[in-house]
Amino acid sequence: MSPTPPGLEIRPHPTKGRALYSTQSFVPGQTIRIFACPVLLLPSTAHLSAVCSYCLRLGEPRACSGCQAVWYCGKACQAAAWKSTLSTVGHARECSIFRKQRLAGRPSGNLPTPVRALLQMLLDDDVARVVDALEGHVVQRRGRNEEWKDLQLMAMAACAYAKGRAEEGELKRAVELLCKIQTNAFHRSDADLGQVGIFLEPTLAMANHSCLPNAMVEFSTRKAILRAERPIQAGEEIEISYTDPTDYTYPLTKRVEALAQYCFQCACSRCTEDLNVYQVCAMTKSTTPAGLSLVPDASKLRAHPAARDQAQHALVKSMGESAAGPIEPPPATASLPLRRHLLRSQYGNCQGLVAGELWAVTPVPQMLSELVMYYVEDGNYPFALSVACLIATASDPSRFVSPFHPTRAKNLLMVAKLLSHTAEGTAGLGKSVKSVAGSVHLEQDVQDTLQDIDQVSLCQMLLVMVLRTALPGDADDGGLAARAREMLDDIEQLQGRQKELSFINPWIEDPGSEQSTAFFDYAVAQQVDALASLGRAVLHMDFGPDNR
Ligand SMILES: C[S@@+](CC[C@H](N)C(=O)[O-])C[C@H]1O[C@@H](n2cnc3c(N)ncnc32)[C@H](O)[C@@H]1O
Repeated sequence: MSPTPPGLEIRPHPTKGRALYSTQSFVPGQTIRIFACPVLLLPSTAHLSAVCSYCLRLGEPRACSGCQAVWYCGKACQAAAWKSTLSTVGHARECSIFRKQRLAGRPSGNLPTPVRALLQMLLDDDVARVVDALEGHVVQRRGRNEEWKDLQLMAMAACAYAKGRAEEGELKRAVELLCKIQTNAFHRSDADLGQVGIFLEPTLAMANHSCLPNAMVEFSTRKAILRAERPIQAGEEIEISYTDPTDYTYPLTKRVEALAQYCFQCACSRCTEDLNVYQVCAMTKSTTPAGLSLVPDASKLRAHPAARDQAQHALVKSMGESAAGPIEPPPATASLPLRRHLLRSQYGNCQGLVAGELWAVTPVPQMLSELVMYYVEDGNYPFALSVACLIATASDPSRFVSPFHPTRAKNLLMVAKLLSHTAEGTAGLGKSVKSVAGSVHLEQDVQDTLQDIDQVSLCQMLLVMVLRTALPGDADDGGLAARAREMLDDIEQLQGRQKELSFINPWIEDPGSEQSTAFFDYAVAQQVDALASLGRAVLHMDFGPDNR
Protein backbone atom coordinates (compact mmCIF):
# COMPACT_ATOMS: atom_id res chain seq x y z
CA MET A 1 0.00 0.00 0.00
CA SER A 2 1.33 3.50 -0.85
CA PRO A 3 2.49 5.76 2.03
CA THR A 4 -0.35 7.58 3.78
CA PRO A 5 -0.64 11.20 2.71
CA PRO A 6 -0.04 13.95 5.31
CA GLY A 7 -2.98 14.88 7.56
CA LEU A 8 -4.06 11.24 7.72
CA GLU A 9 -2.83 8.07 9.34
CA ILE A 10 -3.95 4.44 9.02
CA ARG A 11 -3.99 2.54 12.33
CA PRO A 12 -5.66 -0.56 13.69
CA HIS A 13 -9.02 0.03 15.38
CA PRO A 14 -10.14 -2.12 18.32
CA THR A 15 -13.36 -3.30 16.63
CA LYS A 16 -13.33 -2.17 13.00
CA GLY A 17 -10.10 -3.60 11.57
CA ARG A 18 -8.04 -0.67 10.33
CA ALA A 19 -9.18 2.93 10.46
CA LEU A 20 -8.27 6.34 9.09
CA TYR A 21 -7.23 8.92 11.71
CA SER A 22 -6.55 12.61 11.30
CA THR A 23 -3.18 13.93 12.40
CA GLN A 24 -4.40 17.53 12.51
CA SER A 25 -7.63 19.40 13.20
CA PHE A 26 -10.10 20.30 10.47
CA VAL A 27 -13.04 22.71 10.45
CA PRO A 28 -16.36 21.88 8.70
CA GLY A 29 -16.10 22.30 4.96
CA GLN A 30 -12.31 22.00 4.96
CA THR A 31 -10.76 19.62 2.46
CA ILE A 32 -8.95 16.84 4.32
CA ARG A 33 -7.43 15.20 1.25
CA ILE A 34 -7.99 14.92 -2.49
CA PHE A 35 -7.63 11.40 -3.87
CA ALA A 36 -6.78 11.77 -7.53
CA CYS A 37 -5.24 8.37 -8.35
CA PRO A 38 -7.96 5.72 -7.99
CA VAL A 39 -7.09 2.12 -8.79
CA LEU A 40 -10.57 1.75 -10.16
CA LEU A 41 -12.83 4.36 -11.72
CA LEU A 42 -15.46 3.41 -14.22
CA PRO A 43 -19.00 4.39 -15.14
CA SER A 44 -21.78 2.06 -14.11
CA THR A 45 -23.23 0.10 -17.01
CA ALA A 46 -26.44 2.15 -16.98
CA HIS A 47 -24.41 5.34 -17.54
CA LEU A 48 -21.84 4.01 -20.01
CA SER A 49 -23.04 5.96 -23.02
CA ALA A 50 -24.06 9.06 -21.00
CA VAL A 51 -20.79 9.95 -19.25
CA CYS A 52 -17.18 9.98 -20.37
CA SER A 53 -15.47 6.78 -19.21
CA TYR A 54 -12.36 8.74 -18.27
CA CYS A 55 -13.51 12.00 -16.64
CA LEU A 56 -17.07 10.86 -15.86
CA ARG A 57 -18.50 14.18 -17.01
CA LEU A 58 -22.03 14.10 -18.38
CA GLY A 59 -22.37 14.84 -22.08
CA GLU A 60 -22.69 13.10 -25.39
CA PRO A 61 -19.59 10.92 -25.42
CA ARG A 62 -18.60 8.88 -28.47
CA ALA A 63 -17.92 5.16 -28.42
CA CYS A 64 -14.34 3.90 -28.81
CA SER A 65 -14.23 2.86 -32.47
CA GLY A 66 -12.26 -0.28 -31.60
CA CYS A 67 -14.49 -1.97 -29.04
CA GLN A 68 -17.61 0.22 -28.96
CA ALA A 69 -17.92 -0.70 -25.29
CA VAL A 70 -16.41 2.44 -23.74
CA TRP A 71 -17.34 6.10 -24.40
CA TYR A 72 -15.20 9.27 -24.26
CA CYS A 73 -16.05 12.96 -24.35
CA GLY A 74 -13.08 13.79 -26.58
CA LYS A 75 -9.65 12.88 -27.87
CA ALA A 76 -7.83 14.10 -24.76
CA CYS A 77 -9.75 11.77 -22.42
CA GLN A 78 -9.49 8.87 -24.87
CA ALA A 79 -5.72 9.31 -25.10
CA ALA A 80 -5.33 9.67 -21.33
CA ALA A 81 -7.37 6.50 -20.75
CA TRP A 82 -5.45 4.39 -23.25
CA LYS A 83 -2.20 3.62 -21.38
CA SER A 84 -1.93 2.10 -17.93
CA THR A 85 -0.50 4.30 -15.18
CA LEU A 86 1.04 3.29 -11.87
CA SER A 87 -2.43 3.11 -10.32
CA THR A 88 -4.90 2.34 -13.10
CA VAL A 89 -5.37 -0.13 -15.92
CA GLY A 90 -5.32 1.47 -19.38
CA HIS A 91 -8.10 0.87 -21.85
CA ALA A 92 -5.57 -0.64 -24.30
CA ARG A 93 -5.64 -3.88 -22.30
CA GLU A 94 -9.40 -4.34 -22.35
CA CYS A 95 -10.07 -2.81 -25.79
CA SER A 96 -8.71 -5.74 -27.76
CA ILE A 97 -10.70 -8.16 -25.60
CA PHE A 98 -13.93 -6.19 -26.03
CA ARG A 99 -13.26 -5.90 -29.78
CA LYS A 100 -12.85 -9.67 -30.18
CA GLN A 101 -16.09 -10.23 -28.27
CA ARG A 102 -17.89 -7.68 -30.42
CA LEU A 103 -16.68 -9.33 -33.63
CA ALA A 104 -17.92 -12.65 -32.23
CA GLY A 105 -21.38 -11.05 -31.79
CA ARG A 106 -21.07 -10.50 -28.02
CA PRO A 107 -21.11 -6.75 -27.33
CA SER A 108 -19.45 -5.91 -24.00
CA GLY A 109 -21.28 -2.66 -23.32
CA ASN A 110 -23.86 -4.44 -21.18
CA LEU A 111 -21.52 -6.37 -18.89
CA PRO A 112 -22.48 -5.70 -15.25
CA THR A 113 -20.35 -2.99 -13.61
CA PRO A 114 -18.63 -5.37 -11.11
CA VAL A 115 -17.61 -7.69 -14.00
CA ARG A 116 -15.96 -4.79 -15.86
CA ALA A 117 -14.26 -3.71 -12.64
CA LEU A 118 -12.96 -7.20 -11.91
CA LEU A 119 -11.77 -7.61 -15.49
CA GLN A 120 -9.52 -4.57 -15.02
CA MET A 121 -7.97 -6.19 -11.91
CA LEU A 122 -7.41 -9.46 -13.77
CA LEU A 123 -5.58 -7.62 -16.54
CA ASP A 124 -3.04 -5.95 -14.25
CA ASP A 125 -1.25 -7.77 -11.44
CA ASP A 126 0.05 -4.54 -9.87
CA VAL A 127 -3.46 -3.14 -9.48
CA ALA A 128 -4.77 -6.50 -8.24
CA ARG A 129 -2.03 -6.63 -5.60
CA VAL A 130 -3.16 -3.26 -4.21
CA VAL A 131 -6.72 -4.58 -3.91
CA ASP A 132 -5.48 -7.86 -2.36
CA ALA A 133 -4.48 -5.90 0.74
CA LEU A 134 -8.08 -4.80 1.40
CA GLU A 135 -10.83 -6.42 3.49
CA GLY A 136 -13.32 -8.56 1.53
CA HIS A 137 -15.29 -10.59 4.13
CA VAL A 138 -14.90 -13.63 1.92
CA VAL A 139 -15.91 -16.13 4.62
CA GLN A 140 -19.10 -14.26 5.55
CA ARG A 141 -20.04 -13.80 1.91
CA ARG A 142 -19.49 -17.50 1.20
CA GLY A 143 -22.12 -18.19 3.84
CA ARG A 144 -24.70 -16.11 2.00
CA ASN A 145 -25.84 -18.47 -0.73
CA GLU A 146 -27.52 -16.12 -3.17
CA GLU A 147 -24.82 -13.46 -2.93
CA TRP A 148 -22.06 -16.07 -3.28
CA LYS A 149 -23.67 -17.56 -6.41
CA ASP A 150 -23.87 -14.09 -7.98
CA LEU A 151 -20.25 -13.38 -7.09
CA GLN A 152 -19.14 -16.67 -8.65
CA LEU A 153 -21.09 -16.04 -11.82
CA MET A 154 -19.63 -12.57 -12.19
CA ALA A 155 -16.12 -13.86 -11.47
CA MET A 156 -16.55 -16.59 -14.12
CA ALA A 157 -17.68 -13.99 -16.66
CA ALA A 158 -14.68 -11.75 -15.95
CA CYS A 159 -12.25 -14.71 -16.11
CA ALA A 160 -13.78 -15.83 -19.39
CA TYR A 161 -13.23 -12.37 -20.84
CA ALA A 162 -9.70 -12.09 -19.48
CA LYS A 163 -8.33 -15.57 -20.13
CA GLY A 164 -10.86 -17.58 -22.13
CA ARG A 165 -11.09 -20.31 -19.47
CA ALA A 166 -10.12 -20.08 -15.82
CA GLU A 167 -8.42 -22.67 -13.61
CA GLU A 168 -10.07 -23.29 -10.24
CA GLY A 169 -7.35 -21.31 -8.45
CA GLU A 170 -7.82 -18.34 -10.77
CA LEU A 171 -11.54 -18.39 -10.24
CA LYS A 172 -11.08 -18.46 -6.45
CA ARG A 173 -8.76 -15.45 -6.63
CA ALA A 174 -11.22 -13.64 -8.93
CA VAL A 175 -14.09 -14.18 -6.46
CA GLU A 176 -11.90 -12.88 -3.63
CA LEU A 177 -10.97 -9.79 -5.62
CA LEU A 178 -14.65 -9.21 -6.35
CA CYS A 179 -15.46 -9.43 -2.62
CA LYS A 180 -12.83 -6.76 -1.98
CA ILE A 181 -14.21 -4.54 -4.71
CA GLN A 182 -17.73 -4.89 -3.25
CA THR A 183 -16.47 -4.00 0.25
CA ASN A 184 -14.25 -1.07 -0.66
CA ALA A 185 -15.46 0.61 -3.85
CA PHE A 186 -17.52 3.78 -3.54
CA HIS A 187 -20.60 4.40 -5.57
CA ARG A 188 -19.25 7.41 -7.35
CA SER A 189 -22.18 9.76 -7.10
CA ASP A 190 -22.57 13.48 -7.44
CA ALA A 191 -25.32 15.76 -6.25
CA ASP A 192 -26.55 16.23 -9.82
CA LEU A 193 -26.42 12.86 -11.50
CA GLY A 194 -26.72 10.42 -8.62
CA GLN A 195 -24.68 7.24 -8.87
CA VAL A 196 -22.80 7.19 -12.15
CA GLY A 197 -19.93 4.85 -11.47
CA ILE A 198 -17.56 3.22 -9.00
CA PHE A 199 -14.36 4.54 -7.44
CA LEU A 200 -11.74 2.69 -5.44
CA GLU A 201 -8.67 4.19 -3.81
CA PRO A 202 -6.83 2.16 -1.13
CA THR A 203 -6.20 4.91 1.45
CA LEU A 204 -9.70 6.33 1.19
CA ALA A 205 -10.97 2.76 1.51
CA MET A 206 -9.61 2.74 5.08
CA ALA A 207 -12.33 5.18 6.20
CA ASN A 208 -14.93 3.41 8.32
CA HIS A 209 -18.64 4.12 8.44
CA SER A 210 -20.78 6.05 10.90
CA CYS A 211 -24.38 7.27 10.61
CA LEU A 212 -23.07 10.34 12.46
CA PRO A 213 -20.11 10.93 10.18
CA ASN A 214 -17.60 13.70 10.74
CA ALA A 215 -16.49 13.69 7.11
CA MET A 216 -17.97 13.26 3.66
CA VAL A 217 -16.70 12.20 0.27
CA GLU A 218 -17.56 14.21 -2.81
CA PHE A 219 -16.59 13.37 -6.35
CA SER A 220 -15.47 15.65 -9.10
CA THR A 221 -14.29 14.24 -12.43
CA ARG A 222 -11.59 11.63 -11.51
CA LYS A 223 -11.13 12.86 -7.97
CA ALA A 224 -12.67 11.94 -4.63
CA ILE A 225 -12.51 14.76 -2.12
CA LEU A 226 -12.62 13.93 1.57
CA ARG A 227 -14.04 16.91 3.45
CA ALA A 228 -14.77 17.61 7.10
CA GLU A 229 -18.51 17.70 7.81
CA ARG A 230 -18.09 18.42 11.54
CA PRO A 231 -15.09 19.76 13.48
CA ILE A 232 -12.35 17.09 13.62
CA GLN A 233 -9.56 17.09 16.19
CA ALA A 234 -6.05 15.73 15.65
CA GLY A 235 -6.03 12.00 16.54
CA GLU A 236 -9.78 11.55 15.92
CA GLU A 237 -11.04 8.78 13.66
CA ILE A 238 -12.37 10.01 10.33
CA GLU A 239 -15.73 8.42 9.62
CA ILE A 240 -17.91 8.73 6.56
CA SER A 241 -21.34 7.39 5.64
CA TYR A 242 -21.51 4.29 3.41
CA THR A 243 -25.30 4.38 3.02
CA ASP A 244 -27.20 5.90 0.14
CA PRO A 245 -24.69 8.35 -1.36
CA THR A 246 -25.44 11.46 0.62
CA ASP A 247 -28.01 10.22 3.05
CA TYR A 248 -27.52 8.80 6.51
CA THR A 249 -30.92 9.95 7.75
CA TYR A 250 -32.91 6.96 6.53
CA PRO A 251 -34.83 4.96 9.16
CA LEU A 252 -32.79 2.42 11.11
CA THR A 253 -34.09 -0.66 9.27
CA LYS A 254 -33.20 0.88 5.90
CA ARG A 255 -29.70 1.72 7.09
CA VAL A 256 -29.18 -1.79 8.47
CA GLU A 257 -30.29 -3.18 5.08
CA ALA A 258 -27.93 -0.87 3.20
CA LEU A 259 -24.96 -1.74 5.44
CA ALA A 260 -25.47 -5.52 5.17
CA GLN A 261 -23.28 -5.63 2.07
CA TYR A 262 -20.34 -4.46 4.23
CA CYS A 263 -20.81 -7.26 6.80
CA PHE A 264 -20.88 -5.24 10.04
CA GLN A 265 -23.38 -3.65 12.40
CA CYS A 266 -23.09 0.05 12.99
CA ALA A 267 -22.73 0.95 16.67
CA CYS A 268 -23.01 4.74 16.40
CA SER A 269 -25.52 6.40 18.74
CA ARG A 270 -27.91 7.17 15.87
CA CYS A 271 -28.20 3.39 15.53
CA THR A 272 -27.88 2.11 19.10
CA GLU A 273 -30.28 4.70 20.54
CA ASP A 274 -32.33 4.90 17.34
CA LEU A 275 -32.15 8.69 17.37
CA ASN A 276 -34.38 10.60 14.99
CA VAL A 277 -33.07 13.45 12.79
CA TYR A 278 -34.27 16.12 15.19
CA GLN A 279 -32.57 14.46 18.17
CA VAL A 280 -29.31 14.27 16.25
CA CYS A 281 -29.68 17.89 15.20
CA ALA A 282 -30.38 18.95 18.81
CA MET A 283 -27.26 17.24 20.14
CA THR A 284 -24.98 18.62 17.42
CA LYS A 285 -23.05 21.73 18.32
CA SER A 286 -23.36 23.96 15.29
CA THR A 287 -20.72 26.48 14.44
CA THR A 288 -22.08 27.66 11.12
CA PRO A 289 -20.32 30.79 9.92
CA ALA A 290 -22.62 33.72 9.08
CA GLY A 291 -24.13 33.86 5.63
CA LEU A 292 -24.07 30.11 4.99
CA SER A 293 -27.37 28.87 6.40
CA LEU A 294 -30.98 29.78 5.66
CA VAL A 295 -31.68 29.09 9.32
CA PRO A 296 -28.96 31.20 10.95
CA ASP A 297 -30.42 30.70 14.44
CA ALA A 298 -29.58 27.03 15.02
CA SER A 299 -31.44 27.01 18.35
CA LYS A 300 -34.67 27.13 16.31
CA LEU A 301 -33.70 23.82 14.70
CA ARG A 302 -32.72 22.26 18.01
CA ALA A 303 -36.05 23.24 19.56
CA HIS A 304 -38.14 21.01 17.28
CA PRO A 305 -40.63 19.08 19.48
CA ALA A 306 -39.52 15.74 17.98
CA ALA A 307 -36.11 16.28 19.61
CA ARG A 308 -37.58 16.06 23.13
CA ASP A 309 -41.15 14.83 23.06
CA GLN A 310 -41.49 11.05 23.45
CA ALA A 311 -44.85 10.91 21.65
CA GLN A 312 -43.42 12.76 18.65
CA HIS A 313 -40.37 10.51 18.67
CA ALA A 314 -42.63 7.44 18.61
CA LEU A 315 -44.57 8.99 15.71
CA VAL A 316 -41.36 9.64 13.76
CA LYS A 317 -40.26 6.08 14.33
CA SER A 318 -43.48 4.31 13.37
CA MET A 319 -44.53 6.65 10.53
CA GLY A 320 -41.00 7.04 9.18
CA GLU A 321 -40.43 3.29 9.04
CA SER A 322 -43.81 2.52 7.48
CA ALA A 323 -43.83 5.36 4.93
CA ALA A 324 -40.20 4.89 3.86
CA GLY A 325 -40.93 1.66 2.00
CA PRO A 326 -43.36 2.72 -0.69
CA ILE A 327 -41.57 5.90 -1.84
CA GLU A 328 -40.13 5.24 -5.27
CA PRO A 329 -39.53 7.98 -7.82
CA PRO A 330 -42.21 7.73 -10.52
CA PRO A 331 -41.02 6.11 -13.77
CA ALA A 332 -39.29 8.65 -16.04
CA THR A 333 -41.93 8.01 -18.71
CA ALA A 334 -44.92 8.61 -16.40
CA SER A 335 -47.38 11.22 -17.67
CA LEU A 336 -48.10 14.27 -15.51
CA PRO A 337 -51.58 13.05 -14.47
CA LEU A 338 -50.07 9.69 -13.47
CA ARG A 339 -47.31 11.44 -11.49
CA ARG A 340 -49.92 13.56 -9.76
CA HIS A 341 -51.88 10.45 -8.89
CA LEU A 342 -48.77 8.70 -7.49
CA LEU A 343 -47.75 11.80 -5.55
CA ARG A 344 -51.22 12.05 -4.04
CA SER A 345 -50.97 8.55 -2.69
CA GLN A 346 -47.41 9.17 -1.40
CA TYR A 347 -48.57 12.37 0.26
CA GLY A 348 -51.37 10.37 1.84
CA ASN A 349 -48.83 7.85 3.22
CA CYS A 350 -46.85 10.71 4.73
CA GLN A 351 -49.89 12.54 6.10
CA GLY A 352 -49.03 11.85 9.75
CA LEU A 353 -45.52 13.20 9.30
CA VAL A 354 -46.71 16.24 7.35
CA ALA A 355 -49.39 17.03 9.94
CA GLY A 356 -46.71 16.89 12.65
CA GLU A 357 -44.45 19.30 10.69
CA LEU A 358 -41.89 16.49 10.49
CA TRP A 359 -40.50 17.69 7.16
CA ALA A 360 -37.02 16.27 7.78
CA VAL A 361 -38.13 12.69 8.37
CA THR A 362 -37.51 10.29 5.49
CA PRO A 363 -39.38 9.84 3.16
CA VAL A 364 -40.88 13.35 3.35
CA PRO A 365 -37.84 15.21 1.91
CA GLN A 366 -37.63 12.76 -1.00
CA MET A 367 -41.35 13.23 -1.68
CA LEU A 368 -40.99 17.03 -1.54
CA SER A 369 -38.23 16.84 -4.16
CA GLU A 370 -40.55 14.83 -6.39
CA LEU A 371 -43.26 17.45 -5.86
CA VAL A 372 -40.86 20.22 -6.92
CA MET A 373 -40.08 18.29 -10.12
CA TYR A 374 -43.78 17.73 -10.72
CA TYR A 375 -44.57 21.46 -10.48
CA VAL A 376 -41.57 22.30 -12.69
CA GLU A 377 -42.74 19.90 -15.36
CA ASP A 378 -46.20 21.36 -15.06
CA GLY A 379 -44.70 24.81 -15.70
CA ASN A 380 -45.85 26.07 -12.30
CA TYR A 381 -42.60 27.65 -11.13
CA PRO A 382 -44.09 29.64 -8.24
CA PHE A 383 -45.45 26.51 -6.60
CA ALA A 384 -42.22 24.62 -7.31
CA LEU A 385 -40.30 27.49 -5.72
CA SER A 386 -42.41 27.55 -2.59
CA VAL A 387 -41.98 23.79 -2.05
CA ALA A 388 -38.22 24.04 -2.76
CA CYS A 389 -38.03 26.76 -0.07
CA LEU A 390 -39.79 24.39 2.32
CA ILE A 391 -37.12 21.75 1.66
CA ALA A 392 -34.30 24.29 2.06
CA THR A 393 -35.58 25.59 5.40
CA ALA A 394 -37.56 22.81 7.09
CA SER A 395 -35.92 19.61 5.78
CA ASP A 396 -32.27 20.09 4.89
CA PRO A 397 -30.91 22.09 7.86
CA SER A 398 -32.29 19.52 10.32
CA ARG A 399 -31.10 16.50 8.34
CA PHE A 400 -27.66 17.79 7.48
CA VAL A 401 -26.32 20.08 10.16
CA SER A 402 -23.36 21.14 8.04
CA PRO A 403 -24.18 23.85 5.48
CA PHE A 404 -21.41 22.29 3.37
CA HIS A 405 -23.44 19.16 2.81
CA PRO A 406 -23.86 18.71 -0.97
CA THR A 407 -27.60 18.06 -0.68
CA ARG A 408 -28.06 21.45 0.98
CA ALA A 409 -26.04 23.17 -1.76
CA LYS A 410 -27.98 21.34 -4.46
CA ASN A 411 -31.33 22.45 -3.04
CA LEU A 412 -30.16 26.05 -2.57
CA LEU A 413 -29.20 26.06 -6.24
CA MET A 414 -32.65 24.69 -7.08
CA VAL A 415 -34.29 27.61 -5.22
CA ALA A 416 -32.03 30.05 -7.08
CA LYS A 417 -32.86 28.48 -10.46
CA LEU A 418 -36.60 28.64 -9.74
CA LEU A 419 -36.27 32.27 -8.70
CA SER A 420 -34.67 33.00 -12.05
CA HIS A 421 -37.88 31.68 -13.66
CA THR A 422 -40.35 33.44 -11.38
CA ALA A 423 -38.40 36.69 -11.60
CA GLU A 424 -38.83 36.73 -15.36
CA GLY A 425 -42.18 38.48 -15.33
CA THR A 426 -45.21 38.97 -13.18
CA ALA A 427 -47.53 38.42 -16.16
CA GLY A 428 -46.27 34.87 -16.65
CA LEU A 429 -46.33 34.36 -12.93
CA GLY A 430 -50.01 35.26 -12.61
CA LYS A 431 -50.96 33.00 -15.46
CA SER A 432 -49.09 29.97 -14.21
CA VAL A 433 -50.37 30.27 -10.67
CA LYS A 434 -53.97 30.80 -11.71
CA SER A 435 -54.00 27.90 -14.12
CA VAL A 436 -53.28 25.36 -11.40
CA ALA A 437 -54.40 26.69 -8.07
CA GLY A 438 -57.78 25.85 -6.68
CA SER A 439 -57.89 28.57 -4.06
CA VAL A 440 -58.21 32.21 -5.03
CA HIS A 441 -56.65 33.36 -1.74
CA LEU A 442 -53.60 31.19 -2.10
CA GLU A 443 -53.01 32.25 -5.70
CA GLN A 444 -53.13 35.83 -4.56
CA ASP A 445 -50.82 35.15 -1.60
CA VAL A 446 -48.20 33.51 -3.78
CA GLN A 447 -48.34 36.36 -6.27
CA ASP A 448 -48.22 39.04 -3.61
CA THR A 449 -45.31 37.42 -1.81
CA LEU A 450 -43.31 37.04 -4.99
CA GLN A 451 -44.06 40.57 -6.10
CA ASP A 452 -42.92 41.93 -2.74
CA ILE A 453 -39.60 40.09 -2.91
CA ASP A 454 -36.58 41.40 -4.77
CA GLN A 455 -36.22 38.03 -6.48
CA VAL A 456 -33.08 38.94 -8.39
CA SER A 457 -31.22 39.99 -5.23
CA LEU A 458 -32.45 36.91 -3.37
CA CYS A 459 -31.28 34.72 -6.23
CA GLN A 460 -27.90 36.46 -6.25
CA MET A 461 -27.38 35.96 -2.52
CA LEU A 462 -28.38 32.29 -2.67
CA LEU A 463 -25.88 31.74 -5.48
CA VAL A 464 -23.17 33.38 -3.38
CA MET A 465 -24.10 30.93 -0.58
CA VAL A 466 -23.79 27.97 -2.98
CA LEU A 467 -20.33 29.15 -4.01
CA ARG A 468 -19.26 29.66 -0.39
CA THR A 469 -20.15 26.09 0.50
CA ALA A 470 -18.91 24.48 -2.73
CA LEU A 471 -15.70 22.53 -3.03
CA PRO A 472 -12.73 24.68 -3.96
CA GLY A 473 -12.15 24.22 -7.70
CA ASP A 474 -15.66 22.83 -8.27
CA ALA A 475 -16.54 25.78 -10.51
CA ASP A 476 -13.73 24.71 -12.87
CA ASP A 477 -14.72 21.06 -12.87
CA GLY A 478 -18.27 21.63 -14.13
CA GLY A 479 -19.97 20.82 -10.80
CA LEU A 480 -22.83 22.62 -9.06
CA ALA A 481 -20.60 25.61 -8.49
CA ALA A 482 -20.01 26.00 -12.22
CA ARG A 483 -23.73 26.48 -12.75
CA ALA A 484 -24.00 28.84 -9.80
CA ARG A 485 -21.08 30.89 -11.17
CA GLU A 486 -22.70 31.09 -14.62
CA MET A 487 -26.00 32.32 -13.17
CA LEU A 488 -24.21 34.79 -10.95
CA ASP A 489 -22.29 36.17 -13.95
CA ASP A 490 -25.62 36.79 -15.71
CA ILE A 491 -27.01 38.65 -12.68
CA GLU A 492 -23.87 40.73 -12.36
CA GLN A 493 -24.36 41.93 -15.94
CA LEU A 494 -27.76 43.45 -15.07
CA GLN A 495 -27.81 47.24 -15.10
CA GLY A 496 -29.46 49.63 -12.66
CA ARG A 497 -28.94 47.62 -9.45
CA GLN A 498 -26.67 50.11 -7.67
CA LYS A 499 -29.01 50.48 -4.71
CA GLU A 500 -29.36 46.71 -4.18
CA LEU A 501 -25.62 46.19 -4.59
CA SER A 502 -24.90 48.83 -1.96
CA PHE A 503 -26.40 46.35 0.54
CA ILE A 504 -25.32 43.08 -1.08
CA ASN A 505 -21.64 43.90 -1.63
CA PRO A 506 -20.90 44.68 2.04
CA TRP A 507 -22.65 41.38 2.93
CA ILE A 508 -20.44 39.52 0.43
CA GLU A 509 -17.32 41.13 1.88
CA ASP A 510 -18.17 40.71 5.57
CA PRO A 511 -21.15 38.39 6.15
CA GLY A 512 -20.54 38.34 9.91
CA SER A 513 -20.91 42.10 10.57
CA GLU A 514 -23.96 43.27 12.50
CA GLN A 515 -25.30 45.14 9.50
CA SER A 516 -24.76 42.15 7.17
CA THR A 517 -26.42 39.75 9.61
CA ALA A 518 -29.50 41.96 9.85
CA PHE A 519 -29.57 42.42 6.08
CA PHE A 520 -29.27 38.64 5.47
CA ASP A 521 -32.07 37.99 7.92
CA TYR A 522 -34.36 40.45 6.15
CA ALA A 523 -33.37 39.87 2.52
CA VAL A 524 -32.86 36.11 2.57
CA ALA A 525 -33.98 34.22 5.69
CA GLN A 526 -37.35 35.95 6.10
CA GLN A 527 -38.17 35.87 2.39
CA VAL A 528 -37.38 32.19 1.99
CA ASP A 529 -39.36 31.48 5.16
CA ALA A 530 -42.36 33.34 3.77
CA LEU A 531 -42.18 31.30 0.57
CA ALA A 532 -41.78 28.08 2.58
CA SER A 533 -44.97 28.88 4.52
CA LEU A 534 -46.76 29.24 1.21
CA GLY A 535 -45.23 25.89 0.21
CA ARG A 536 -46.99 24.27 3.17
CA ALA A 537 -50.29 25.87 2.13
CA VAL A 538 -49.83 24.93 -1.54
CA LEU A 539 -49.27 21.28 -0.66
CA HIS A 540 -52.19 21.20 1.73
CA MET A 541 -54.45 22.69 -0.92
CA ASP A 542 -53.18 20.61 -3.82
CA PHE A 543 -52.41 17.24 -2.20
CA GLY A 544 -53.94 17.42 1.29
CA PRO A 545 -56.80 15.28 2.65
CA ASP A 546 -59.52 17.54 1.19
CA ASN A 547 -58.15 16.97 -2.27
CA ARG A 548 -57.93 13.20 -2.42
C1 LIG B 1 -14.08 0.07 3.33
S1 LIG B 1 -13.55 -0.98 4.59
C2 LIG B 1 -12.92 0.10 5.80
C3 LIG B 1 -11.56 -0.32 6.26
C4 LIG B 1 -11.56 -1.56 7.09
N1 LIG B 1 -11.80 -1.24 8.49
C5 LIG B 1 -10.25 -2.33 6.98
O1 LIG B 1 -9.64 -2.63 7.98
O2 LIG B 1 -9.89 -2.66 5.84
C6 LIG B 1 -15.11 -1.48 5.16
C7 LIG B 1 -15.07 -2.46 6.26
O3 LIG B 1 -14.64 -1.85 7.47
C8 LIG B 1 -15.37 -2.34 8.58
N2 LIG B 1 -16.17 -1.25 9.14
C9 LIG B 1 -16.44 -0.06 8.58
N3 LIG B 1 -17.17 0.71 9.40
C10 LIG B 1 -17.40 -0.01 10.50
C11 LIG B 1 -18.11 0.24 11.70
N4 LIG B 1 -18.74 1.38 11.93
N5 LIG B 1 -18.13 -0.74 12.62
C12 LIG B 1 -17.49 -1.92 12.43
N6 LIG B 1 -16.81 -2.21 11.29
C13 LIG B 1 -16.75 -1.27 10.34
C14 LIG B 1 -16.26 -3.42 8.03
O4 LIG B 1 -15.59 -4.64 8.14
C15 LIG B 1 -16.42 -3.03 6.60
O5 LIG B 1 -16.74 -4.10 5.76
